[in-house]
Amino acid sequence: MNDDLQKELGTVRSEIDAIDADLLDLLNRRAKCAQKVGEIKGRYGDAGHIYRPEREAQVLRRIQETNPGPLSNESVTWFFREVMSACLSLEQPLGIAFLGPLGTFSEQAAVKHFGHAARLLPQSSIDDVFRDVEAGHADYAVVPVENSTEGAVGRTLDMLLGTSLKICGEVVLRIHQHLLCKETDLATVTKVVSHAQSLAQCHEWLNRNLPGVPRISVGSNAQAAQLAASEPGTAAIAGEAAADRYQLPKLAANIEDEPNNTTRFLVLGRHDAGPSGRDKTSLIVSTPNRSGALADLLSPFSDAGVSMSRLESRPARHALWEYVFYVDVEGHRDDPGVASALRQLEARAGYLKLLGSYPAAVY
Ligand SMILES: O=C(O)C(=O)C[C@]1(C(=O)O)C=C[C@@H](O)C=C1
Repeated sequence: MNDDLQKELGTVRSEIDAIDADLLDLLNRRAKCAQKVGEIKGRYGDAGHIYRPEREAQVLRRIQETNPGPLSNESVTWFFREVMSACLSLEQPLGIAFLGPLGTFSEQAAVKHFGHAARLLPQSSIDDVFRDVEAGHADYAVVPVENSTEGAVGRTLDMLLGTSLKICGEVVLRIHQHLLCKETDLATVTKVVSHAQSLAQCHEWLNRNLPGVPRISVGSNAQAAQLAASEPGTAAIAGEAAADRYQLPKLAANIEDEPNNTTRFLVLGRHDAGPSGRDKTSLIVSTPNRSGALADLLSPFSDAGVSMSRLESRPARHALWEYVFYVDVEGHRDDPGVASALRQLEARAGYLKLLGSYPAAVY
């Protein structure tokens, strides 16, 4: 019986070993192609454009469309993201600035988009994330721009107004909150620490499962995880990145009250992206404050059949009760409909800033 088991396992494991050898060979062949691409870009003076968000989006979308299973699309996407990340790092290692410390959801978003071969450069504020890329210390920035329950991230919108950076990508991250703790029993948890937003997002779960246990807000989820790693009885609410970073077991997983809680992040660089076939264009406009002005201003988009996916207003800082509008439309600025709407908008708007065209997020 044991011999039969060993024999059957042995046969399949030999097959796995042979496949692994093929995979290794194929992966290295792919890596050599990426090196060749890097060399070609360098020869044509395109070395500043090593990272190609539109090409990466196309590769990942094709993988998802042709995936026969049984591996899930999530698994194969993750795998190919890491393969491209490793290949890209042979062409040019990328430094990615994001809102730190390590272990935050921003880190998770940066890794989801750029893979593990990218160099992570945590910053202490959203302003510093922008500055790090503007000054050339980092290649790209990842900043949160909106959350499905909390709304817009005002500081990111304000920084977009003054920056020379372009949006070249977006990352959409499902926010799963976990109770991280060295204790193995909820009954021994004496306090819960987290960022105020995360405590709020798990309010009902805490009422049900840890009634009466003090909740203490700290600067970030990552800081909370650090505390939980060092203080017996302290549990942190934080995400996967913090659990990994501080090697904390999950005493309870996915404890967020709103299961669809999602944050959208922008990827910013010194150039935007070429068309990928499924793109977005973001811009900021302002118009004189009179009734119907905004509808008139934006009508070129509907006239050209271009869908608007987001409209956000924000006070213009220079004048009381004046607003600027953050608009996302579907399509690339080079698409004929978008291009013609932008030309008309430019003629009508008091102020227009094109933030960039970029591939819609690949989930
Ligand atoms: O096709 C390219 O331009 C490449 O550099 C290759 C590759 C890849 O590994 O597929 C790597 C990095 C780019 O961001 C896009 C794709």
